[in-house]
Amino acid sequence: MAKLIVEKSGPLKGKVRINGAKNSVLKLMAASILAEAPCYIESVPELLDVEVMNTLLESLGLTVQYDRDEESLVIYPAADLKCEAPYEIIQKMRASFLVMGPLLAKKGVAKVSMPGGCAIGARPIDLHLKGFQALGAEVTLGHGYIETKAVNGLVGNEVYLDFPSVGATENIMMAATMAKGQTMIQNAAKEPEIIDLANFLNEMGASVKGAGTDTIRINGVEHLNGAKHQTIPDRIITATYMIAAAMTNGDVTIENVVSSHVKPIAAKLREMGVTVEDEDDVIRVIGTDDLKAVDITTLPYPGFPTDAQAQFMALLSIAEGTSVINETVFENRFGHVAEINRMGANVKIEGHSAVIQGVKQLQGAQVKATDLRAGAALVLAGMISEGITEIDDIFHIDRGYPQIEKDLVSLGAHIRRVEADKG
Ligand SMILES: CC(=O)N[C@H]1[C@@H](OP(=O)(O)OP(=O)(O)OC[C@H]2O[C@@H](n3ccc(=O)[nH]c3=O)[C@H](O)[C@@H]2O)O[C@H](CO)[C@@H](O)[C@@H]1O
Ligand SMILES: C=C(OP(=O)(O)O)C(=O)O
Repeated sequence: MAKLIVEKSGPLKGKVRINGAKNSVLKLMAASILAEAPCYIESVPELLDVEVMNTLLESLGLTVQYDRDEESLVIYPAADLKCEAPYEIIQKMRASFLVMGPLLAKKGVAKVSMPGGCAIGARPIDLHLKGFQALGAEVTLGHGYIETKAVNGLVGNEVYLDFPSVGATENIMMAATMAKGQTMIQNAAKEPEIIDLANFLNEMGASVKGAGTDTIRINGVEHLNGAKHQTIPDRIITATYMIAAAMTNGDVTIENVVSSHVKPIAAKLREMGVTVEDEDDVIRVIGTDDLKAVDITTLPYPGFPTDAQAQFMALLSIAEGTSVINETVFENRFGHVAEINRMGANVKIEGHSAVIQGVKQLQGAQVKATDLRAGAALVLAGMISEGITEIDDIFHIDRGYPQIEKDLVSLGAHIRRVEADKG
């Protein structure tokens, strides 16, 4: 098993370019199931999760060609689309449950393994299922699988989400593209990835209106064509590198971003005393040696993203004063606290909040990535720690960062990847 070895690094300096968003591309890939002709997806990062989705689509009968150099995918429709997604693949990645909506729309029946809980929470799928039922699907659960059936096809309806779930909004939106009549999703999630998916569906011939607001209207169409689409830049990697620049008192220009997608990060960094200069697709972050404590509450978009909470905690661990982070999106997303405390941070968990008392200096230690963003937070913490930080279980990081060490090393960080037994 590989590890990352991180040594204290000076201020990060230079330019870095952001790749396509994992949380968008996985849904674009799932949506390709709906198409009757090939789909071309550009800006596809080389990630473990993309590999898992490739395997899943191929297991359903689609053909996937991935050009790593061009970072592009061509997905050909299945001659004989299968409607069962097995446990072996679904358990590797929660986003694979997003094939349920497209399969149900296309085949009128789908059987998908129930995704389990994970390190950040139980993550139920009740809202997805309520949406499918509202569209007329029968839902049955048995032997760890969920089966949905709409023998006479789905019929548009109003769907109110109790919580603006990203995955439920996407799954229901995809299911509704070929339902009879209009579907209205109320209290829909407003994340940029929802807009990206809606744009892709519309390029395929769907009629999706209102994505990015809390009411999405989908008018069902007979069939969907292929399309060509460029994935939006990854706002969480953008956020991670903004925090890295601030943490090392650096001066980093981040290219190929959508600066409006990272407004809460920019706002909180400014509140801490960091300079953030943003244009449409470029952000420059200039650090300070006088970081002030701030409070944060994670919320659905456009609130502060839960996916940047761990990384921001690493930054707050060296700010002057006491900060509080309220995690309201996931009930158990503080796996990184024990690890960062091993590095000398002073963080206490009180229910759904973490209280961070800033310290002057972190120290390198042997730590574990407990999930994807927890792993990224440890990389950032390692860069400002005295001595050496060894991070295990970095497969979590590889799920979502195609080249974290390459990017950070290009900015001056001291990070290397080693096989565990080679030290
Ligand atoms: C692949 C992907 O895009 N992952 C993102 C997506 O996850 P994901 O789509 O799983 O996140 P959701 O927005 O659905 O989940 C948010 C909250 O709603 C709850 N919930 C969700 C669905 C449901 O049927 N019932 C229910 O109770 C979840 O347990 C969680 O507490 O959005 C999250 C919130 O921005 C991000 O952290 C993830 O990185
Ligand atoms: C939680 C995340 O991803 P997933 O929903 O795939 O677990 C994430 O990207 O931070």
